[in-house]
Amino acid sequence: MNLKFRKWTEEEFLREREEVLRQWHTGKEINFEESIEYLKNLPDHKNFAKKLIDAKERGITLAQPRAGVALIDEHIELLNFLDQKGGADLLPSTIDSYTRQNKYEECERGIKESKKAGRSLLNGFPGLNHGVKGCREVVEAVNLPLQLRHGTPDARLLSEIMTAAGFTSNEGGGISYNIPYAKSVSLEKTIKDWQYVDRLVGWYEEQGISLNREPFGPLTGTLVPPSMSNVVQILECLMAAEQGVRNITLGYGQCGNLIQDVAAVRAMQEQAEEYCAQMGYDKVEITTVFHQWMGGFPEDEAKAFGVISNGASAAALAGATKVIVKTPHEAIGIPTKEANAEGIKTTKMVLNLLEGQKLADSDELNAEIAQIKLEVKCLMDKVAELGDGDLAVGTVKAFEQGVLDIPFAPSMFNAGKMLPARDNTGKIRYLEVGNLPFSDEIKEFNRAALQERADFEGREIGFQMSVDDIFAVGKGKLIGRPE
Ligand SMILES: CC[C@H]1O[C@@H](n2cnc3c(N)ncnc32)[C@H](O)[C@@H]1O
Repeated sequence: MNLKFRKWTEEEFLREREEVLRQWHTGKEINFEESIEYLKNLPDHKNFAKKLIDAKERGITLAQPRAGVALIDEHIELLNFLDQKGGADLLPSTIDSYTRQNKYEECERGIKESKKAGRSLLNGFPGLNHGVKGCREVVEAVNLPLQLRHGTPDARLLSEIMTAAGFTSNEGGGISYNIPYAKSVSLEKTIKDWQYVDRLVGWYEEQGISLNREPFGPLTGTLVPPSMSNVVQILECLMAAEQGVRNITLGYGQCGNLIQDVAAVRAMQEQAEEYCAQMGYDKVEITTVFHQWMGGFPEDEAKAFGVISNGASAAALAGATKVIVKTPHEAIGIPTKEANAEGIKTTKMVLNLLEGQKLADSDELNAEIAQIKLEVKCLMDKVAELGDGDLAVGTVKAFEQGVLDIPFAPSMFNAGKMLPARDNTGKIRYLEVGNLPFSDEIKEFNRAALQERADFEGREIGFQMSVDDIFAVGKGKLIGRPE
């Protein structure tokens, strides 16, 4: 394995860059002196990193939608609608699925057909094909900071182009954009490709430009135990910090029990800061992002607004810096701009009503924070051991051995032996630990919690609990009680 955790030298980075910029013709548009000048002159109110730090200092939660359509003018119209009619604080450009698989020919065709059809025939914004020039039109035409959001294992050229155009934040990571998003892409290659993306941010930071990076928190968005998603966030945080990233937003996908969700966000922020301090990354600013419910949504729009409001309140009470907003069209597909704006308005209403309020400390909250941190430490220690201190090598080996294991992930490099289910309060617990290196104490804690549910429901602990939990929210419940 030629993967190493350490920071790439500028020479290594610039050598790989020559190959990356040749992957598609729009790579030729990149002019580093021009992009450095442009990014340096971007007004503060359009810099994602700065707006997040300001929100953290003010103790408020910002609202950000997902959004992306094929053509530039329509995309600009959509984003400005979400700003002006929805009240978004931060703007995305959700990238289409062809780009995420590096299928740029198909993007080209999708753009042409969208022009002919007069509507978007892609499920997102094909920023790489639009190039620096096209993406720059978006940056110039909107009045909020912009972030590219996608699911791309190899995002090297996409990140180069959209960062040069003025997108000051980029979502993704070597684990979080492989295991939940790809079936047979080598984890080692994706981690390396995301070291490149992080080193690009480090390179811009060295030119005095502050850019934000955001590992993808929810992963498969299906019953992911908080300690498993937190350990992935912390590993990607440390991999980014090693490459010179200074402004990092760690993510968490809402699981549904309020105490556990708040505990997960608090534990993630605190433990990531502890690991950064231990490893000497003292210039890294950490913020958090809470993703509203990522599982199945009710089709009924009134019920969908209930789910959206519940997610907004959990984000506020957790003290997350940012919340990613869902829409009442979630169960159907790509939302109209009106539905997208309604999701933001609902969210902002709840955030405003809860401004200044945080979930109070309690024995239950502190116990959950401690439990999550204990499980994360157990996993981190094993990753470090497997890599002989190299966390990148350790991560690859940990997935090979099922030491890290994401539930319901498509990747063939994920063991898929661990099985989660909700306990009787709806908190997600480990039903099967598979090859996770948990202590007997941790295993017993999780088993006992699930036994309480089994006793309450009059059934054995088992796989049916997981299945029932997966469909529960779509049916209007959190816990999948036996019917
Ligand atoms: C990570 C998955 C989430 O991204 C959402 N999503 C994917 N593409 C778009 C899109 N083009 N516009 C708005 N939302 C989108 C999808 O509805 C789901 O909630």
